[in-house]
Order: sequence, then C-alpha cells, then structure tokens
Amino acid sequence: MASRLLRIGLIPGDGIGREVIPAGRRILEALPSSLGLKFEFTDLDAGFETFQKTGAALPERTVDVLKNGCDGALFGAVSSPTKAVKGYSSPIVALRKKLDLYANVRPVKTVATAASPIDMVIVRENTEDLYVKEERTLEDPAMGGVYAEAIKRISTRASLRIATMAGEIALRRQKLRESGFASIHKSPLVTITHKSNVLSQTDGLFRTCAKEALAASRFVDGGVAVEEQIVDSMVYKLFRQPGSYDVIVAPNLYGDILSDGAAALVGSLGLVPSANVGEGFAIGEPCHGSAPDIEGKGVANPIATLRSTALMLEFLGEEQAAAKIYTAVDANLEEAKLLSPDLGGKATTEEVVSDILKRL
Ligand SMILES: NC(=O)c1ccc[n+]([C@@H]2O[C@H](COP(=O)([O-])OP(=O)(O)OC[C@H]3O[C@@H](n4cnc5c(N)ncnc54)[C@H](O)[C@@H]3O)[C@@H](O)[C@H]2O)c1
Ligand SMILES: O=C(O)CC[C@H](C(=O)O)[C@@H](O)C(=O)O
Repeated sequence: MASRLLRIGLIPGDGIGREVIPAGRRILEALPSSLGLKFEFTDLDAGFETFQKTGAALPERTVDVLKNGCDGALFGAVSSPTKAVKGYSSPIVALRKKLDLYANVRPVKTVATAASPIDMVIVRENTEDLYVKEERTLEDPAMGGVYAEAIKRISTRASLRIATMAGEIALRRQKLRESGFASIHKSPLVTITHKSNVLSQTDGLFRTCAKEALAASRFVDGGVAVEEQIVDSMVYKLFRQPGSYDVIVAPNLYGDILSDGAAALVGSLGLVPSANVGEGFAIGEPCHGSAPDIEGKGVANPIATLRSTALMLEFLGEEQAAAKIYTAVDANLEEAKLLSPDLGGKATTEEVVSDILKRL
C-alpha cells in the first residue's frame, strides 16, 4: 500500500499548550501502520514567552515553515496578556489571517451514552469582525476624556464562504448519518447567529450572505434546513436545549464566545477541539487557552488536543485515521475510569494519554 507523508508543524505555545501538544504528536505516531500514513514533525515557536525572548510573538520562520514546509499543524495555546503590551499581538489570531484559515470549526459533543446528548458543530468565521483589531484610543472632553473605538468589519466574501462551509459540514454530517453513524439529529440544520436587530449593516450583511449561501441548490436538495437566531437568545436556547443544534454559523466574536459556553455544556473546555481551516491546510487547536491556573501540574486534559489532531486529519482528507482517534477517546470517556480533574477524576495528563493510546 502506498503511504502518504504528512508534514506537521507543532506549535505548543505557552502554559498547558506545552503539556498537551506532545499528546497530539504521540497519537499520530501511534496510528496503525495499516492506514498508510507517515509523519514528519517540525517544532515551531509562537507565544508570549517567545515574544519575551525574541520580540516577536509569531516569528517569521514559523509562518514560512507552515506555508512552505507543512501540510498541517497543531497549535496549543498562548498566554496573551489582558493588559496591552507594546509590540505584542496574538499569534494565533495573526496566523489565522496570514494563512487565510477562514473557518474555525468547533465540534461540541457528548459521548453517545450521555443522558442528555449534545452533538453540534460551531462554524466560526476566522478572519474578520472585531478581530481585524483596528482599534484606536482618542481623547475628547465631550466623551469624558479618553475613549477607544474598534472596527467591526464583515465582508460579503468571508460571510458567503463561512456559510458555505457550514452548509458543506451539515451535508457531510448527514451523509455520515445515512451511512449508519448514530446521531441525535434526523436531518441537517444550520442555525445562522447574528445581532442584526441592532447591527443592521455589519451583522445584517452576515445574515443576508449566510442565507444566500445556504440557499444554494446543493444544500436545498440535500435537505439542509436553515434557521436564524439572534445571538443573545441563542445563548439562552443553547443552554436550555443544546441537543437541538446541529450546525451553527457565526461571525468571529460570537463564535468565540458561543464555543466556550457550549464547552461548559459538555463538561469541560478540555474536551472541545477546533480546526482552523483554509484551502488545503488545517491547524488543529484545542479551544481552551494556556490555563495558567493548572499549568505545570500535569493535570491538563489532553482530549481537546487529541480531538483537534483528529479534526486536522479529517480536513487533510484522512477520515479513517481521524475516526480511530475519536473512537479511542470516546472509549476512554465512556468507561470513565481514567478522567482528568476537570471531569471529576484524578488521572494525570500522562495517564489519560496512555489509556487512549492503548485503545487505538
Ligand atoms: N487559542 C489560544 O491560544 C487561546 C485560547 C483561549 C485563551 N487563550 C489565552 O489563555 C490565557 C488564559 O485564558 P483563560 O484562563 O481565560 O482561559 P483558559 O481556557 O486558559 O482557562 C479557562 C478555565 O478552563 C480550564 N481549562 C482550560 N483548558 C483545560 C484543560 N485542557 N484541562 C483542564 N482544564 C482546562 C482552566 O484551568 C481554567 O480554569 C489568556 O492569556 C488567553 O489570552 C489562548
Ligand atoms: O488569547 C489569544 O491570543 C486568542 C484567544 C482565542 C481567540 O480567538 O480569541 C481563543 O479565545 C480561541 O477561542 O481560539
């Protein structure tokens, strides 16, 4: 059988990013050889510590190697300061834009045996909205002195393509159901989230474009139903009836917030993966941050990273390899003997990883 070589960049970043990214590498190395995959890894720098050492949070080498020498990557987390630090800018936000990774795909799922099962995918626009970071600080006595403002930019192009991605994901999920994969949903549904009742131009454009993209005949013919939900009541409904959502499409900031909220519904941020996806490239990234409160204790839940590794493989066309990882992770969660403290267990990161590797 011909084998495929995948060149993977590893960017642990800061904090628990360094404790969980090695798990991603180990699970790739442990995949059965019958899958015909070979991996070559390159360690790459980014993050606040890199910034403190070198003056650059996202070194040029990291971007060059990703662009010219990698097929995909895994990103841990970075410790972006909440207080402005001159010269520092979030490397993951920059990377998403530099590599045009326009979709941030975030599946939020319980195991099939859960009493109240949840199975949704949040498809977050990944390049614009308030994340264009065009902010400025001004001063005007009429405003009470210093004030600050930021641009919220929403484009037709980005809104159409993110909604198209959401439609494609809804179709793919439906195909899996039809081929026998158990699911709590019977038919595909995309929920468009916005706040166009107030932001009629920016979110209004997002809403219009998303509706237009999802009206394409392949989605209509594929039975993809479309609904819309204003983001504040979306949070309410998400918490009341999380099981009713299939695919959610949202502008950048709402998608960021909704995905952390949804993580609480499935038990922990340490479970929720993401993939930053562009044309032919994907970076797997756990949804959580660098978790300074548990850094260095060896108890970070590695599952979000393991699932992000699988998600990266899926977007690189290796669905069978991805399925192996999902199954091994689900088996660990269903047995519930070796769980990390965020899930009420006592297991260390190492113990959880070893248990999942044994199940591959
Ligand atoms: N993609 C990224 O790089 C990314 C994402 C989010 C936050 N951040 C950064 O991370 C830093 C810390 O942010 P925060 O504390 O607001 O959010 P966080 O996601 O780091 O932590 C929130 C809570 O979840 C827990 N948690 C997170 N991941 C966990 C895991 N794998 N296992 C067990 N528990 C886990 C933490 O212990 C903490 O109590 C900030 O500097 C922020 O900028 C980076
Ligand atoms: O802290 C950072 O540098 C980025 C955090 C990042 C974001 O997109 O805002 C994180 O919240 C995420 O969900 O990926």
